[in-house]
Amino acid sequence: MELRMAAVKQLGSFSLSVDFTLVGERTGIFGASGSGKSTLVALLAGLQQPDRGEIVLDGEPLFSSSKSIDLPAERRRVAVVFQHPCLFPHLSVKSNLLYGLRRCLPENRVTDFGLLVEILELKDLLKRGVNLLSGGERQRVALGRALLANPRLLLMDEPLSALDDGLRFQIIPYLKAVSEQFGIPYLFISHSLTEMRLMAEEVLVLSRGEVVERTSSEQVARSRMGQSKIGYINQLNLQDACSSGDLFSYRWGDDRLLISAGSDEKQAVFQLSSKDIILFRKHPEAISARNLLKCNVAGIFTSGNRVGVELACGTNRLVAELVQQALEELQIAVGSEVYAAIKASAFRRVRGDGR
Ligand SMILES: Nc1ncnc2c1ncn2[C@@H]1O[C@H](COP(=O)(O)OP(=O)(O)OP(=O)(O)O)[C@@H](O)[C@H]1O
Repeated sequence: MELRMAAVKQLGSFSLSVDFTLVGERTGIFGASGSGKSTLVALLAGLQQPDRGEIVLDGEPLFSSSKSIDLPAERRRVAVVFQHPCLFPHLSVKSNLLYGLRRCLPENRVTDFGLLVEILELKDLLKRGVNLLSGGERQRVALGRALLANPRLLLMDEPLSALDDGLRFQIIPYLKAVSEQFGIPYLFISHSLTEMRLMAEEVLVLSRGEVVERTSSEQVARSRMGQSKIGYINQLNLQDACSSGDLFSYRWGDDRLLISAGSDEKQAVFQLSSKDIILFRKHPEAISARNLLKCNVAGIFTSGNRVGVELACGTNRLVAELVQQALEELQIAVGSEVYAAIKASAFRRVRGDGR
């Protein structure tokens, strides 16, 4: 996919002015509320017109003020999944899905309905009215309908914001799986850094209507660590759960971690804040934290008045957060050996079954 967008749009006192080319299959548009994300989506999808500029997708101009081109939304083959899925309330799941297929010219109907239904796990819901679905199920139907129209580009505008945390992490694997399976590139638009890190590697950062940074989602997370109340969030995929007294023990690479919020599911994804990792230069004698990992310092970065210490624990990586004074006192440098202590209660389970 190659998307070129150079466009200007004035809305009252707000002005959007962007100029970028994207070639990646999964790109994030990250920005605070009011930065212009939805306006950008509307211009790309043909729901609003730029005042001037060019939008070219895979060599085809969707909009060009100089050539007086403005392809109508239905001919752009740019699908949008919004925060609140706009489904037909009186129709069943199947009819809502088939609506997507009907919007597609017969020669473009390449998305396999059965496979899509299988990947989105909608088979048992096909006959149900959409009003009887949960928020996550509705969003899966909206996604399926968008994909059945066989778009060249899928725009996901805060598709997870209306969902609670549990559902949000359940939906993310579906979003990625369908894009991969059907080879449909997407732009993932969100103000949530956690979502962004899970959905896109390359990110355009939008601020006051302009792209102010083009970087990786990982870099955005690191650079914002110092200003964030919750710190840098480490995401851990853990396996082979087994109970260990009141706790659960999981395999994490060559190590095992003891976690209080575990369950019987064999695999799970947990989050751990950089603020919840305490570093020692020497093996501590007796500590209450249930996890003590021997690590090497693989990197050090600063963010505001905080220092991020990237720890290599075998093949795994963790980011711990310190104040500068602690870094100096402990004489931590790249290559140092350190011990990381983590309480069993510091892990937050976000998803079971390892999907
Ligand atoms: N029709 C309009 N007239 C005037 N101002 C508008 C209009 N539409 C949007 N705006 C303003 O443009 C700015 C960008 O809006 P936009 O919805 O694109 O932001 P956003 O980044 O998507 O925000 P959010 O994450 O809150 O949805 C906002 O300040 C908004 O108030």
